[in-house]
Amino acid sequence: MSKSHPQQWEIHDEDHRPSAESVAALAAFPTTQIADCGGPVAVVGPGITHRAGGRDFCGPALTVWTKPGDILFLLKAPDLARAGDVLVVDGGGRDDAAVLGDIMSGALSRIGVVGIAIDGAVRDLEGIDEVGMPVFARGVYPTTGSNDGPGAINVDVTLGGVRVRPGDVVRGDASGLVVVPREHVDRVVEATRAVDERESAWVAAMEGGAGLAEATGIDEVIRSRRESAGVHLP
Ligand SMILES: O=C([O-])CC(=O)C(=O)O
Ligand SMILES: [Mg+2]
Repeated sequence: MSKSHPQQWEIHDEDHRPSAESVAALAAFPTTQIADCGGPVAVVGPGITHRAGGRDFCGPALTVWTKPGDILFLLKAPDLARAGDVLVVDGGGRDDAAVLGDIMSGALSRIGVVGIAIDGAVRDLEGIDEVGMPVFARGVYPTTGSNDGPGAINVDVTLGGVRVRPGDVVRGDASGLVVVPREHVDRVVEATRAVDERESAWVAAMEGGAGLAEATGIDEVIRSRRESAGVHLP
């Protein structure tokens, strides 16, 4: 969360989005497997949780920084949005002034935005449920703060302690949010496929009658960890 920003008042429209094929390939995996892949993936901090609409989305970030509690640049954001985008709002973590509600969610939904993640507060949850827009936020609060600026669009922002650049891919589901750097999406897809194959093999082994320890080979892991437990220097 950022309370101020070095690029305040700036609005950018360069297209940093990865290909739709890469985004769709990432969308096939849950956040948990992406987070486990061992590749360049950031996991959004636990304070930002699901608030309204569906939970499942994946898309390149349209980023907004706003002075905490201010909605001026949120009202401009739909002009920069494209179908498939995820709106990421750095509202400085302020939780006693909403920066988005059902009207903005409806405007973004009509453009084809697939999800919203806010380091700040949201309101109009019933209306957002009707719109069907997935929204994750740090808080819920019934009144807005100000409509004065400053703000910025498509600059680097912070979401739950994680840096998000325009075009970085945000995946959300019932377990939370992960962010994949725009230049590493294909690499992360490959690494996540390996996680999925490993987990599928465990489940297949258990369906064939093996117990969890046998399916995961955990006895061998315990044996080798026990052997090295007393060794503190190489
Ligand atoms: O938070 C705000 O002021 C915006 C709002 O209510 C809406 O979009 O419906
Ligand atoms: Mg409203």
